[in-house]
Amino acid sequence: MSTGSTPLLDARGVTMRFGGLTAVNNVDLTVREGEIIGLIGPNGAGKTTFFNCLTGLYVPTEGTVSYRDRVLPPKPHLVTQAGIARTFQNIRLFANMTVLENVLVGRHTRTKEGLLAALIRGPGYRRSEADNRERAMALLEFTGLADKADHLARNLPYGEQRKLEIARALASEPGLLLLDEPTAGMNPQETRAAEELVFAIRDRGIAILVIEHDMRFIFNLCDRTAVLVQGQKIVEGDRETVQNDERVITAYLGEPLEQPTAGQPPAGQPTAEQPAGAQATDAQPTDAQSTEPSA
Ligand SMILES: Nc1ncnc2c1ncn2[C@@H]1O[C@H](COP(=O)(O)OP(=O)(O)OP(=O)(O)O)[C@@H](O)[C@H]1O
Repeated sequence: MSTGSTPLLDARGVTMRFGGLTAVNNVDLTVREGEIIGLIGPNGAGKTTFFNCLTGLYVPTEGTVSYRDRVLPPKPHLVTQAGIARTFQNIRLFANMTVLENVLVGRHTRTKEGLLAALIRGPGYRRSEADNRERAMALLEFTGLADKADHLARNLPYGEQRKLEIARALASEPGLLLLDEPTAGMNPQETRAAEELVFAIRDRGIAILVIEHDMRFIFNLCDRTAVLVQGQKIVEGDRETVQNDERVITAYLGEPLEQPTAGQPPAGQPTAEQPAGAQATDAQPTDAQSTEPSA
């Protein structure tokens, strides 16, 4: 699919300081319609902090984030409403709700009916509820989870919990989806399936910005990849540009960027046996909550 030239996301000079620590330093990044963009860097490079700045969880110390030419207010629900959805490095699902209910929660930014309508349950409300269920079921079909619609989220295997997070993010009808380590803890087969899913999402006209440690995943998928090191973007470009850049090689201490076994996280990353955030939690999942560091 050809990539468009219209900028969707435009981050300019984004800087985030925590006391004396500059976690993100003057980062520019543009994502255009139809693009899949990778964001890589060693542990602690500032990738998740940058995502948190883009999605309003953090108010950047400096810089602006625009979506479709409008500067976004740093409020998560307004960012979601504008058209940016995200998943988290550590899975955040409603563990004791069903798979379908989790996706329905993701639709709330696109639902107009308020509390009163819900209490009265008039025909308008019932129509809207039926429409929401239909859309949620369509997303479960799309992500391959339809036959688990009535299962509790907590009972899904790990790879399917990650898919459910994506389905829930898609429920807000985003134009841009941010994925934070979507394959962490997945086995190679699940990782390949995740690649297919990302392509399928892009084919629906949704641009993607993805943080990932699995370089094969990144280079298979991404039109461009930006590399963060100690909060700074040191290079951005296609596979060849990134792989041949001396600064990137140095940042990774000479480790090959291509990993020997597809889907295997590098040392220090969660494994399939001990995935980080493998359990769905009762934590509020998306924009209403947490400003906690996710590293
Ligand atoms: N809320 C916070 N308060 C203080 N320091 C923070 C906070 N959030 C992140 N940091 C620090 O900012 C730096 C960047 O962390 P961040 O989690 O963004 O890195 P990352 O590239 O996503 O790492 P990883 O690949 O390990 O997830 C780290 O030094 C981290 O300790």
